[in-house]
Amino acid sequence: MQGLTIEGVTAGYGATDIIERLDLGPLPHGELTAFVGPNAAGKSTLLRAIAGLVRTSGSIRLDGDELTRLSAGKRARRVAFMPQTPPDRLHLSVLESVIGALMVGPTDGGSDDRSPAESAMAALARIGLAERAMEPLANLSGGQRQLVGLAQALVRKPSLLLLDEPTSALDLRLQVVVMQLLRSYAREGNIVGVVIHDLGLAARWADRVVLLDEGSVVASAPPHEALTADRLNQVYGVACRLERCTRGTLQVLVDDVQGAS
Ligand SMILES: Nc1ncnc2c1ncn2[C@@H]1O[C@H](COP(=O)(O)OP(=O)(O)OP(=O)(O)O)[C@@H](O)[C@H]1O
Repeated sequence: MQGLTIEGVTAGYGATDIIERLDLGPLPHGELTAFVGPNAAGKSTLLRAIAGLVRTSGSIRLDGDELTRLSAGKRARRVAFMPQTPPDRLHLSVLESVIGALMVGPTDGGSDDRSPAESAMAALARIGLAERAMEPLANLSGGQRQLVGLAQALVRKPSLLLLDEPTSALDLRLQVVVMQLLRSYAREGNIVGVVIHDLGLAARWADRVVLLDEGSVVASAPPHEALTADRLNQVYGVACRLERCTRGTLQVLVDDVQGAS
């Protein structure tokens, strides 16, 4: 079967399971999925499990291939994961740090015979930082470093791109630029999954929203189906309204929070 399918996945740290017997998918090629939910819901753990970075059991199939049985190198050809923390080897140049992401092994990025430097420059151009390529990472702002992290994930041209809060340090304009970029990368035939706290951005740009709570999937559906006032009340403990703005985009308006003084 094409796409990403997760069945009976349990994942966690040490002896503690954060996610238990989780089923999800298939998430098809061409779509952008937003993973939302409260702090500590298990969003990052789920993405790390898919990327092979935490203790995981169960089945995670990409286009029918069992990812959990692939070697780390083979998995990295097909799956890229952008962590919450931006690149921190500050002495490297921006270009070097993106080239470094190519060095974990060969990619499945098509019949591209560009050099690593050319591929890295193309990824930097895509996120608008080509002109800063020769500068040390230390010269960049926090948001710009977060964009370099995105270039590191994109440069491998993974068919499954996973990103953990890629817009958390970005200004209003760049948040939209990144969401547009991720959707267009999905439309090129890839599967994109993004953890995001801003439900407005998720509703505006994602094809599907996966709402997680306490390590379980509460909803997995197009945004307007997944995000309902009742569910958000149950999961986040907020009294809220969902309204459509003039362009039809869903907006979440929080009126009150439970447990606040
Ligand atoms: N490296 C780790 N070792 C042990 N426990 C961890 C580790 N990382 C996360 N956890 C625990 O796993 C649970 C889920 O964390 P996770 O980071 O997956 O949640 P999240 O939904 O991404 O949260 P947030 O929105 O706050 O980033 C939390 O209780 C957290 O304490």
